[in-house]
Amino acid sequence: MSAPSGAEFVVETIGLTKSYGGKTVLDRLDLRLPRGGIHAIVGANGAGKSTLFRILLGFLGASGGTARLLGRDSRCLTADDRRRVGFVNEEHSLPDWMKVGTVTAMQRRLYPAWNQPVFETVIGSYNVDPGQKVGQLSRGERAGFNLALALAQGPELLILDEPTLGLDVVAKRAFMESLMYSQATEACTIVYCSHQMEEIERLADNLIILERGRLRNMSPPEDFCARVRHFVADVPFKGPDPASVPGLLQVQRIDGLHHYLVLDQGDGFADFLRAAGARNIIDQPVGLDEAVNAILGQHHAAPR
Ligand SMILES: Nc1ncnc2c1ncn2[C@@H]1O[C@H](COP(=O)(O)OP(=O)(O)OP(=O)(O)O)[C@@H](O)[C@H]1O
Repeated sequence: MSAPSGAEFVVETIGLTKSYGGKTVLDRLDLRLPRGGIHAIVGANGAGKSTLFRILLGFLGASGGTARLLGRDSRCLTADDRRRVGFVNEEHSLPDWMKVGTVTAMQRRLYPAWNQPVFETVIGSYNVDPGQKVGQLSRGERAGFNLALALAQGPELLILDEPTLGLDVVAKRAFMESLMYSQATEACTIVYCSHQMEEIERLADNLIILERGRLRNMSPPEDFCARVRHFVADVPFKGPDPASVPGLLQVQRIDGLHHYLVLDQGDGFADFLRAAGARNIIDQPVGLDEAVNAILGQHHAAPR
């Protein structure tokens, strides 16, 4: 049975659920990622991002619902299906005892669509010698080598689970530039999860926010930013009861001024503040980092 090559969605989950004992990690998740572009998945620690990837790749069984990768049920992926998907995780798992050149030659034999110029371009950004053992590479070099291998396989879909974790600024930039290069030259859809908002702001076409295993947002990052607004106002006393504030994500008092981060509120929100006695109301622009932190912080567990 051959895999549906023209599947409209590279990732499709319907009612996907995963529980460990009494803990629900993915909660009836419906997610459809169309072919093409860079899709970034963000969520607090433990939101279920890696679990989702493991189920999609067929490494882990679900408790309920369905998961499809490139149109194929994740439980039935064949070796051919797997060859169409590249996977890079934070550990950059590679055989430490082998030489870089030997691993490369092995992969080249394994993947019929191997693209040597792509491999050379990506690995060219890193100071990696083919005679070196993989175990001798620095964290950044290992990440670059892993990405070069994954991209040279010519995958239709590349899944990256926090690929730049622990890399310094220079290595992160080199990694991201290689990703952008691959996007410009290859028909490859990228799905990656990261906590690095500046990366997402630069790269992602689509922002997926997972919260406690459920989909909280799916839109271009700039559309999500436009949904969150930050009002600063001089409000008498403690201000209105937070429970009465429409769309409230976060309220803070800084230097005597109230800062309100609110979701899906129009200019009527300033009228609400005015009615509560607020003066000098300023509507500040919101960056992606602030917007995502506000939404993830809303239900985040806090110390008792
Ligand atoms: N084998 C397991 N047994 C029990 N609980 C598990 C197991 N694997 C994962 N979990 C739990 O599932 C939840 C989701 O984990 P997951 O690794 O998918 O989160 P994540 O969103 O990738 O987090 P992070 O951003 O910290 O990497 C966590 O609360 C974790 O403790």
